Amino acid sequence: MNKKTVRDIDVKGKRVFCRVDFNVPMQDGKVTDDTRIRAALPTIQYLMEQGAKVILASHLGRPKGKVVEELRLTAVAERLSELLGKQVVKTDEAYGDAVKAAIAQMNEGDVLLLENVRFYPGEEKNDPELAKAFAELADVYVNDAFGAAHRAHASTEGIAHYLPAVAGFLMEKEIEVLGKALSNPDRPFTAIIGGAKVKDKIGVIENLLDKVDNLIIGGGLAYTFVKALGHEIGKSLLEEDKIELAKSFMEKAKEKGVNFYMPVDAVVADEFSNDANTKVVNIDEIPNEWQGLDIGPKTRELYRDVILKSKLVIWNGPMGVFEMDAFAEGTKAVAQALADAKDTYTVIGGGDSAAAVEKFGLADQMDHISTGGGASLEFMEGKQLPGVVALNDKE
Ligand SMILES: Nc1ncnc2c1ncn2[C@@H]1O[C@H](COP(=O)(O)OP(=O)(O)O)[C@@H](O)[C@H]1O
Ligand SMILES: O=C(OP(=O)(O)O)[C@H](O)COP(=O)(O)O
Repeated sequence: MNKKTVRDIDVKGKRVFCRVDFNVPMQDGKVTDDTRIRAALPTIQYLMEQGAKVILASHLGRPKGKVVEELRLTAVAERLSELLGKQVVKTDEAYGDAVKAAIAQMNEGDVLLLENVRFYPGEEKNDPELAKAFAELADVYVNDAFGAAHRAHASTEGIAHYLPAVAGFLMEKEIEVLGKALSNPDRPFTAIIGGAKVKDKIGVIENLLDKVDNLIIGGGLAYTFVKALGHEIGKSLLEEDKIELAKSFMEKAKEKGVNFYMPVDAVVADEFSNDANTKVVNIDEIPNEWQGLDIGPKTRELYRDVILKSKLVIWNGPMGVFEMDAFAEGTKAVAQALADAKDTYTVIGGGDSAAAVEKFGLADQMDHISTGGGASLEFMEGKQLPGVVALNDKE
């Protein structure tokens, strides 16, 4: 990465504004998954050890510029205090005099968490006035919020124009792993793309077709491809206006010598429910009133073989409606194949695929699980992430 990191600057005694992505799932006022908090610990602990005054900022949810009581970061501060073994001070605002007063009380190695930055309308508008108000709190800016790096907001992008700005360790690792995959991959390089909509994955499929040896398609979006091949798909998900695009992807794959893998069979159901009647059919035999909700057993075997023969695999999007046990087998099989592929570097592109490997208890067997769903998708589309672009270049 050609951006400066926390290693390149001296932070001793300095006030460091560190943007993290603590946008974690919550239920009944408690953090239900602290993965993103734990992922930021190396940077936070490093800053503490170096004698910085660590001022953390994050968003939580989408409060749309207003205070939403359930989206305060109080429970996050509590969880962080437990993980650090040190009391984290939490302010009720994210800038202003009261916050400045709290920062003035900090000693070297102390940690403070600001209130949800999205309580202010200027955050998502990337208002320079708000960015300046954040910058006034600190001497240095560190961005470790990979999950929000695709957002050009006041605390992820704007502030970087007013302070020395460097990346944290999580940001560095995410960019290096995903960057290496796209620029200098070990081969065979396989991408697995699933999920619900073709529309959401167009950019990523387009970009990956120039880079991969194998492209595996699964999930709801596969049915638009099946339809493009001329098969009937019953009530399966279909994006009619993307059929031509799906055809063009298959043609482009052929031209480029990319192996394009599609489901050869499917688990179909007579309704969208875990209790539906189900059966396994060949992909060209989906009955009229039925819908494909998972890849079938022959497809699972096929995809497993491709995964085991790969040196690098990137996975984004489930193979079926994995939230329902009746349609989780395909996603589970892919996760298991990735876990079994010991000589393969496995990268999980955040979002639902990350949730799936967690659910199946296979997370610790993956090489890298991205903390960003949308961010890793945009990165894989070849887009520049504003939160990274704004950081200082290495000299
Ligand atoms: N065959 C299918 N039919 C309908 N929905 C599906 C199917 N396969 C997967 N899905 C749904 O796709 C959703 C995930 O899609 P998406 O948001 O595109 O993935 P990601 O978050 O990994 O990018 C999941 O909620 C899953 O239930
Ligand atoms: O959870 C996030 O997105 P993700 O689920 O796509 O990884 C990030 O914190 C960004 O949040 P946002 O999509 O509300 O800007």
